[in-house]
Amino acid sequence: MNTQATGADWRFDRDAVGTFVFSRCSFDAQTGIAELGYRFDDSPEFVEVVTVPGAPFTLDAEREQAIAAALRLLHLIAGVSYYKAAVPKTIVIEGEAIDRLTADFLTMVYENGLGEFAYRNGLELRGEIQFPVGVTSEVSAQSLGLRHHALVAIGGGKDSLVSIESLRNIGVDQTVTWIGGSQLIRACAERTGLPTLNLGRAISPLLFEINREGAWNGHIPVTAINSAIMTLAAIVLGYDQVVFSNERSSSYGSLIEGTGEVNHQWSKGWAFEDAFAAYVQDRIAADLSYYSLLRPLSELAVARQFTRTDHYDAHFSSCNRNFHILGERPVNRWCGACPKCHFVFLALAPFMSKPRLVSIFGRNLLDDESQTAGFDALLEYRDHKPFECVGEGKESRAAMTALTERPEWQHDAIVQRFAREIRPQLSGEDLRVSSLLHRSDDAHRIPPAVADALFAYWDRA
Ligand SMILES: CC(=O)N[C@H]1[C@@H](OP(=O)(O)OP(=O)(O)OC[C@H]2O[C@@H](n3ccc(=O)[nH]c3=O)[C@H](O)[C@@H]2O)O[C@H](CO)[C@@H](O)[C@@H]1O[C@H](C)C(=O)N[C@@H](C)C(=O)N[C@@H](CCC(=O)O)C(=O)O
Ligand SMILES: Nc1ncnc2c1ncn2[C@@H]1O[C@H](COP(=O)(O)OP(=O)(O)OP(=O)(O)O)[C@@H](O)[C@H]1O
Repeated sequence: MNTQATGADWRFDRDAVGTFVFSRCSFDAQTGIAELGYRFDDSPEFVEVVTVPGAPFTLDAEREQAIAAALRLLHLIAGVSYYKAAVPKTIVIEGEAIDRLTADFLTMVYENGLGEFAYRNGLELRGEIQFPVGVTSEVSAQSLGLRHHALVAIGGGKDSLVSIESLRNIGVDQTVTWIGGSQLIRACAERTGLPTLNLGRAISPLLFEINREGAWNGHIPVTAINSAIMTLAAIVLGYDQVVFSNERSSSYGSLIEGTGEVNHQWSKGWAFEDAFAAYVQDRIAADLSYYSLLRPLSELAVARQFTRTDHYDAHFSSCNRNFHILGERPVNRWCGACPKCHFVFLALAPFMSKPRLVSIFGRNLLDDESQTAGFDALLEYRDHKPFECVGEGKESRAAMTALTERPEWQHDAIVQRFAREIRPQLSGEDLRVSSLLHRSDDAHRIPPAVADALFAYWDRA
């Protein structure tokens, strides 16, 4: 960036940027519009806009204070999209200063959430991201008397639909909520027949401009941003639960030789959930619970649960190519060639009839030799687990092993090749799907009353 120039003269040069500035944030209760402002040095302001429908909102003083805290958290987390464009050495927070606890939490989110971004760009960010601390400590949050009601995030794929159906079955009041303009997610949300809420999010168009001008680019912890948006909305609307559908498997990343673990899904993992939920209860609203309903389950257990109803077969998709802000989307919801398509096909196959699965995807991915490399990566065979939201290698190996024993699948090209070439090398491993379907009851934040009913429901189902 040419730091001498502003306004129309301004040009982005990522190597010349010295400072990333959190310039301002605001929420207007009359319109439901939140604005989040950022700058590099003296650049024009990058403004992200988040909208909570249903305005005007009438708020008492305690709720206003909680909204200010939730808004600031959102401002600080959503800054990751802009910060990454230049990863400058200095971070400045204009306006209200933050304390050590907040700074440490943000450093954790940025370092880990940008782990894949740093690895792919050959950058070293660990130890480099310093949020300025300006006050010794901040006030603890109070209980706001929030109403028992869950804002449940829906992403258009199988996971959130499993949560929504589980909550419906145990009688938890819920609003099915999504962020952004995806028509696919809208169709799934409407298909639930439950109350829905669509939160607006518009990234600053300037970000797309500087991307074209050579900004650093790559993956960001989008679930952290979505979590902060949902938290703001829950406080505005007066609800006591924000529910995500992040499974146990998402806490495990890709093991890269010479680098270690890099987790594409870091902000879906337990470390983020636990820290974010604790921060929200400590600093925003003591009676707001943020949790993932599926944390005790593996991807395979979620897939099995999904197959219990065919109500969403013609509507859902887990293929992330549907969710680009810019660019093309698959014609029939499943591109059939990406890691998510490969994994979801494989994970559902042990639990679903073959005709049903093939009709969902419109083709049989396991009988297509051109997809061999994609499945190899899932199996962690001659490659690492893809940077995508897919299950652990052991889950893919167990699912594939199960298919080698099923007459309807065992003759398909990819399954045959697994049986011939890969399975003999796995003789020491427990390859039973049943070993991966257990529920882990220790690391989760599901409120006790919900957990009791939920586990009883899952045990019955
Ligand atoms: C849909 C998708 O997978 N997008 C990823 C892709 O972005 P791409 O450039 O191809 O297109 P757009 O999504 O349209 O984004 C345009 C640019 O906007 C920037 N950006 C976007 C969203 C945002 O929140 N912040 C941003 O800065 C970015 O510069 C884009 O270039 O590749 C990008 C680079 O690797 C990814 O960052 C895009 O991922 C989206 C943020 C996204 O929403 N992805 C989810 C489908 C996703 O990956 N979910 C993960 C959850 C992981 C987590 O820890 O949260 C998952 O399912 O595993
Ligand atoms: N646009 C969105 N708005 C709100 N929440 C979202 C959005 N996209 C994803 N999520 C949530 O983020 C979490 C992770 O998304 P993910 O894509 O793994 O889930 P999914 O779409 O429900 O299922 P699948 O893994 O099959 O794609 C889920 O809780 C999902 O509901």
